[in-house]
Amino acid sequence: MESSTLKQVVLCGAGALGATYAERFFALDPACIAIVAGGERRARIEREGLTVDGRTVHPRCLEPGGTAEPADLLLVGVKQHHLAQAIDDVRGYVGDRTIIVSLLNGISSEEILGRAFGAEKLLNAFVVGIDAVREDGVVRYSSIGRLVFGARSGDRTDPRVLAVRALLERAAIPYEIPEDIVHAQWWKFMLNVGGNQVSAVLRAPFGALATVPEVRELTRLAALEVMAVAPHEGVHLTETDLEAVFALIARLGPDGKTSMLQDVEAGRKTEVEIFAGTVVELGRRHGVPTPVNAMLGQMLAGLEGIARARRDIERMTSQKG
Ligand SMILES: NC(=O)C1=CN([C@@H]2O[C@H](COP(=O)(O)OP(=O)(O)OC[C@H]3O[C@@H](n4cnc5c(N)ncnc54)[C@H](OP(=O)(O)O)[C@@H]3O)[C@@H](O)[C@H]2O)C=CC1
Ligand SMILES: CC(C)(CO)C(=O)C(=O)O
Repeated sequence: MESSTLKQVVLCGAGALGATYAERFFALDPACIAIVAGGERRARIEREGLTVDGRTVHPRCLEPGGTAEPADLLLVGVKQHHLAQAIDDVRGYVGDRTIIVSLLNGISSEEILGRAFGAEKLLNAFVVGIDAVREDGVVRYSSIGRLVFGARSGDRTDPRVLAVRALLERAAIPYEIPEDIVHAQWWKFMLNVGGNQVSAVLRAPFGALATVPEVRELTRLAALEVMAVAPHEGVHLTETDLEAVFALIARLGPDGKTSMLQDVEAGRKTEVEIFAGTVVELGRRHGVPTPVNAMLGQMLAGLEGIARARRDIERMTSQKG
């Protein structure tokens, strides 16, 4: 079957990752990208546009829950705890031929989106090697990394894979189509379970994750629990995969921070449920001990609780004053 030309990209979640890609699609053709956003979020995007590495673009916005010509490609770039809402918001932009690509970390978003829209619409994907930081709505990165994607079946000649590849080429978005996308996603999961969680708890930038022996060891111990549960889910991660995790971290800017560390520093909710939460749940299901992730999970939940308590106190103080 011939691959088709994808013309209309709809993005839900124009944050650090989403805005980075939206800017590239806009540079390809302003008409090819639209952002699903409502209320204050839409007003902000329409007023200020999206600024990525000093370039500001003003993509068209689409109303959440609206309907229009279905997207050729739907990109989902929200955090995990906003996924359910995003699914409701984009439903009217998904048609029979829409291809869906999730940029979310973790190993569950494709299944959730597949349940909502049909598994046949999904390509599995993740982003790696990007060190994007979003502050006051402005995104900066020193490395754009690459979008790793593929068909779950492993067929690299799947027409959907070829169509997305052609679009990414045109938009100058670096990509990789691995032999086994599921194995690759688990490798990324191991990177996030170790790197993101330990960085967030210890406030460690990439340089510290790569070089401080105690930080590396804690990262390794958390990642080894992913390696231990993986075979029970049909995935085989090796020591070589773990070495590749540290090799990737060492290539990122030493002062750069994982998305989870940025969330903790900003007092935002983290994605701990899809990292420690998933590892602990899989460990329980398969009888594999996961004490490191149980502890990291508690610590991250504690950090979220502290941030919530601080916001409550600030709110009460400002009401009194
Ligand atoms: N940042 C990074 O370097 C990397 C991130 N990832 C993963 O990518 C995913 C996205 O992360 P990241 O880009 O950092 O997250 P951000 O928090 O920067 O961006 C998420 C965006 O989604 C928007 N959003 C939330 N709900 C909706 C909705 N219903 N409709 C429209 N927009 C919505 C938010 O808007 P608002 O700001 O208004 O709330 C925000 O702009 C996560 O799973 C993360 O783990 C993966 C690799 C690297
Ligand atoms: C570790 C990193 C930066 C890899 O690109 C990532 O996935 C994240 O910060 O969430």
